[in-house]
Amino acid sequence: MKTDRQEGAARVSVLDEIIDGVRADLAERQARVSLDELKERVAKAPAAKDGAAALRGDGVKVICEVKRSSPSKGALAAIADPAGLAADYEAGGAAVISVLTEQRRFGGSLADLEAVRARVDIPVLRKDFIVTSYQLWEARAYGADLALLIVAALDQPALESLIERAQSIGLTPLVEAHDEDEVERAIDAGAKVIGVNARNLKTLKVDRGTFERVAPDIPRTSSRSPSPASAARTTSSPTPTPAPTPYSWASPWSPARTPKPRSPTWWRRANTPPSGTAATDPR
Ligand SMILES: O=C(O)c1ccccc1NCC(=O)[C@H](O)[C@H](O)COP(=O)(O)O
Repeated sequence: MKTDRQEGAARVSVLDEIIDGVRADLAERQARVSLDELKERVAKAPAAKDGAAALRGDGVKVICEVKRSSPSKGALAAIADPAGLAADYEAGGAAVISVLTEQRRFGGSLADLEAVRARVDIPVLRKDFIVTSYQLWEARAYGADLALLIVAALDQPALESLIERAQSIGLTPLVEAHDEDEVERAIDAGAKVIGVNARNLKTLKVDRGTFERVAPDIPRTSSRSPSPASAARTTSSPTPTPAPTPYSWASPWSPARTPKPRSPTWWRRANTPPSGTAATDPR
C-alpha cells in the first residue's frame, strides 16, 4: 500500500525532506561511533547546566543562535568562529546559546557544538531534528545542556519517549510547537519548556501572531518562548546585542483568553512544577 509520501511529491513537506537527510547523516555517524562510546563520553562529561532555570525569572531571556544558513533564508553568515560568536552573545546578555548541528541545510556540526560548549558558561542548546535517542546522547556527549524536540517531527509516543530520555540523561528538552494542538501534544508528553515557532516548518510560512495566539494555552509552570531565531538572529556583527522580543518569556496567564476545557489529568500534568532532571540512565 502506498504511503502519503509515496503518492506525490506535493505531500512531502520541507520538514520531511530535512528529516530524510538527517536520518542519512545519522546512519553514517552511527556506523562510525557506537552508542556505548557516546555513553562513555557522557559519563566523563561535566554535569549538564540547568537549561530551564536559565530561562525562568523576570524579564526577557534571549536564546542566541549560531546558524549559518536555513532553508527559508539561504546563507546567513559564514561564522568561521562559532565559539567566538557564542562568547559575544554571552557577553551581550544571552541566557542560552542555540547551536544548529544539522549539516545539509543549516551548515552546522557537532564540532560547532563542542567548540561553543568549551567557550561559554551559560547553557547550550543542540538545535537539530532529533528523531532518535542516539542524537540525545550525542547532544550530551558534545556538551549540550538542552536539546530541541520538534513536535511536528515526531509522533506522540516518540515525543514522550525522547522527552523522558532527554531528562534521564540530564538534558532539558525544549519542545517546539507551532499551534494550539502541538502545544497540547507537548504538554501531554510532559514538556516543561515549550518554544513557540512562528514558522510552520512544513510550509516555511511565518505567522507573527502565532505566539500571542498559542501562549495562553501554555501553563504558567512551563517556560514559554518564541522560537530561538525569533528572539535573536544569527549575525555576523562582532558584538551582537540580543534583539528584543515582543513577548516576555514568562508572561502571566492571559485573563482575556479562556483556555480550552481540559481533563483533570491534563491540569495535573500541566501544573506539576519542573522536578529537576535525573543524572543517570536507567538502562
Ligand atoms: O529556518 C528555516 O528555514 C527552517 C526550515 C525548516 C525547518 C527548520 C527551520 N529553522 C529552524 C531554525 O533554526 C530557526 O531558527 C527557527 O525555526 C526560526 O527561524 P526564523 O523563522 O527564521 O526566525
